[in-house]
Amino acid sequence: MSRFACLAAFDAALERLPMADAAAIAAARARQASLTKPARSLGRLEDIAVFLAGWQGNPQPVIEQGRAAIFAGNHGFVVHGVSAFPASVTAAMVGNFTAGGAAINALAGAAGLDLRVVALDLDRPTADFTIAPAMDEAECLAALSAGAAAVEPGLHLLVVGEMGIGNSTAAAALCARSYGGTPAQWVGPGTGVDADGVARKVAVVERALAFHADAPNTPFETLRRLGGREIAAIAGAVLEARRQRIPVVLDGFISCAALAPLAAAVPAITDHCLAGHCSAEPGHIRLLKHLGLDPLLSLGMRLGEGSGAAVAVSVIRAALATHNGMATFAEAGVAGSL
Ligand SMILES: Cc1cc2ncn([C@H]3O[C@H](COP(=O)(O)O)[C@@H](O)[C@H]3O)c2cc1C
Ligand SMILES: O=C(O)c1cccnc1
Repeated sequence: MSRFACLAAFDAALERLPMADAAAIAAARARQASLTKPARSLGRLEDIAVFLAGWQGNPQPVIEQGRAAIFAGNHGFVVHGVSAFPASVTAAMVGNFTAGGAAINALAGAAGLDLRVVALDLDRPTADFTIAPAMDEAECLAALSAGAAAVEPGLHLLVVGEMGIGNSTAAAALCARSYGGTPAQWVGPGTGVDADGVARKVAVVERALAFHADAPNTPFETLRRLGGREIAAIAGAVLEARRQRIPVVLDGFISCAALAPLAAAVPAITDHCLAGHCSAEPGHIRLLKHLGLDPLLSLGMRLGEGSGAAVAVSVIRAALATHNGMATFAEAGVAGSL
């Protein structure tokens, strides 16, 4: 059974967002206060441990089953020359993921995550969103459901990522429609287009926004008109993770943009999410502010594939190592604060 068999299922998932476990949060906070260190001396590491405790419903959270789910899709508007690479690279990179040769293979391995790669109809790009909705309702629901299907019960942590040549342009369109601002404020170089390429991207986003201007301004309509299959799949995975109270680590500009239409209507959708990093793609920092997320890392990365989020998992593991592994003042016989 597909998780999002109809539009009502999507709307219901977004309306009924489970909350973190308050008792686990309180117990994790109490544990932090009892550990052999000055209060708050581990800074955000403490907050990360408490955050995971709340969403896992476990005062001593773990990451034994951690997954990076990477979704791939192709986009009809790439005919307008918006990427430095041809659309064929999307499928070729999926082959590379399967063969183990991509950055995310190395980084998921380093982070102790299993890697789930979901290719979504790569030989059937979405419609060109400057002249039509990218997806019809059924296509968008299928992509949302494919995302949800990658979130199996029992996961302790989910990293989401994407591969889809052209999708930094779709991400800019989603952000502009969701949060306003000019297309130029959301568009950046993506894979590395030059100034003319950026200007072409801005023009494509302007045309897309104008074409869809009169459409209903709902999360689903924005996602299906301006998104893509891999982007909708990320939204579906994040919604399903929320239903199961699995904490999520978001990656860069594109994976965060998948949430923009949802978060513009329901800001609490990001409550179970950490921003793994701040991408060098210029729209990302602006988007993170709208989403209310403070990125864990800022390493100048601008790859996608879930790569920045996977690096951030090492920081999250450090947070749990201290939270679960340190002695308390009582256990160590160390005097507490005066
Ligand atoms: C070899 C290669 C590997 C990648 N892995 C992620 N992306 C990233 O680049 C694309 C977005 O940039 P644009 O909108 O400029 O096409 C996405 O596929 C994204 O995940 C890649 C891009 C390339 C070329
Ligand atoms: O921030 C990202 O996720 C990103 C930036 C450029 C290209 N691909 C992905």
